[in-house]
Amino acid sequence: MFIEVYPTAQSVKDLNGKTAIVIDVLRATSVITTALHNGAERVIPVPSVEDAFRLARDLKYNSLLGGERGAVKIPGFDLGNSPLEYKKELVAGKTVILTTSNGTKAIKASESAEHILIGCFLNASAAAGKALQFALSSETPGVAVVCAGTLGEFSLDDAACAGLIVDSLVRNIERMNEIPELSDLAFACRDLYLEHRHDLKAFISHAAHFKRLLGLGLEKDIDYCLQRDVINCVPVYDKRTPIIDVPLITLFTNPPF
Ligand SMILES: O=C(O)[C@H](CS(=O)(=O)O)OP(=O)(O)O
Repeated sequence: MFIEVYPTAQSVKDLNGKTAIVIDVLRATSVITTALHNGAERVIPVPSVEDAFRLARDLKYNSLLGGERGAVKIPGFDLGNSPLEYKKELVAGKTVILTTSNGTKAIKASESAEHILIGCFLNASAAAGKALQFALSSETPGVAVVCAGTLGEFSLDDAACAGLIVDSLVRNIERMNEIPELSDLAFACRDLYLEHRHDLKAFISHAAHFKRLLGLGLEKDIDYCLQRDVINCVPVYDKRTPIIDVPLITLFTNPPF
């Protein structure tokens, strides 16, 4: 089983037939995972603010607009890009239309994969387990871990999370007496994570994205997003929804453990 890591949304190649896990720890995939865990019906990632407003107008669902530009809530939107805002009482039963600077672009960039899962520290092991199930039943049994990065640049937070997910994949594959094959970057991310797993926040504090969020007074968001394996559910991006003509993310309801 071949496991590879892409460092940014912009670096993603043809993922044809593979299973992808898209990561944007700070903060889009942490938001998506939290919103669905807290009962949102679906999350629809869209590229632009205009698309978000148009969709909210056209949809028959009870929807909320969420997202950011420059890490700040968009004027006229209901919610920003803080996972802490996506509380049960606000999101349960709702459709969240989400547009962010990096995460929603990384999801779009991964559309050539057969299966697209949403991962972050919060659900890392569940995402790895589910990805392996999908990959094993696919004709092309590879897993591509797609880091969103930050504004086209490599980001330490995503790389560390990719490392945790790669480590979880490797352990699962070895348990099946199979030999995992890692790309150079998958190997490096795993090594990076294992080296820094006991001081994750100190390590990630070197990331430009961490510093920007800290400067905006968002340390609580960072602390929340760095929690490991506290959510046992896996959002799945569905390109072929029969309900509306836009791809959407729902919860995979059969977690692997
Ligand atoms: O809100 C965030 O954390 C970022 C915005 S930015 O990169 O700091 O401008 O968006 P995301 O798409 O969640 O990485």
